[in-house]
Amino acid sequence: MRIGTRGSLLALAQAKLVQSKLAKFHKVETTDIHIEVIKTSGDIIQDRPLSEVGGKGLFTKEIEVALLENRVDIGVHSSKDVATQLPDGLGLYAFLKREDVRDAFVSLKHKSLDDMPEGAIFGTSSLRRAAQMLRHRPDLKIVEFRGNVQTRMKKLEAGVADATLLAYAGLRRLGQTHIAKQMIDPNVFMPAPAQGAIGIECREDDTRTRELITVLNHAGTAAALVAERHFLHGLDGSCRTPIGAYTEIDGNDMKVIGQILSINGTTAFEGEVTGHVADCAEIGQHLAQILREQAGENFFESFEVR
Ligand SMILES: NCc1[nH]cc(CCC(=O)O)c1CC(=O)O
Repeated sequence: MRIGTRGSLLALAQAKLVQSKLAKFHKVETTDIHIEVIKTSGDIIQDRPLSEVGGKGLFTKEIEVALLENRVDIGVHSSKDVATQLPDGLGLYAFLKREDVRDAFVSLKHKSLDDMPEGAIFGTSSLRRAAQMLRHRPDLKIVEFRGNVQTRMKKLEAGVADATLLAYAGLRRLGQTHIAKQMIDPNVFMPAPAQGAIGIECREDDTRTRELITVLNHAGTAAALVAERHFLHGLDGSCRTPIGAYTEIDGNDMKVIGQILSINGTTAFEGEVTGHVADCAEIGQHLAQILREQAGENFFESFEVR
């Protein structure tokens, strides 16, 4: 089997995790499962803010092309980077058990979000994190902060910003949780839809591979991811809308909460839908519809790139 992945440390850690789990379950050598590093547009375009580059699947497209051209058999992704609409012939057929979904506050100077002095500089390339932060702390100054975890840490050291938010899941997989100063409440700062879960994509007609990866699928995570991806799909036309979601699962019951914000954080709409995990897709769609009605179409039009 050939795994397609990006070459970042985080992506490689995720691919290796999948490689070792597959080897263990199917009792083969890890060396029988090959890791193919694929450069994506997101890796190549480094000099522009992500929100400006736009486009869906910036970190996944080239891996999907490799899947369709039969150069790899599975693509291992951070699910939150995967577009809601997949190319024909591909599907996400397994989700590993989700990590902690929360964002972590990372700073060399301050212990917590509320510890930052007035006018402090907050670095992020995420429209969601910027909007949430401004909603909570309108006094902060936001600066663009791209790059992988190591790059962002260097930027903090260089004083480009006083603090940033990073997905705890990513820190965990990189063995860097010690840099997290504070865990952020997911009910207030809702994580990105699909944050914290590794997703495995493969060809729809490749039944053998689909069977081989099924053993890695975690049912609760899959239900949460389906709900959150339907929620996102129901809202986002442009990738420029700050959107957060947070799912709690208790047995067969699930609760999904969602949030959309204006870029500057002054306006926010929130909603919640509960139901049976078997209805995860409908729950996500319903939540999107609730927020669409609350916010009104003008709200969404304001994010369109002109
Ligand atoms: N595009 C960045 C990205 N994509 C997935 C993760 C973290 C891992 C995850 O959510 O599974 C990150 C880094 C971050 O947001 O801090």
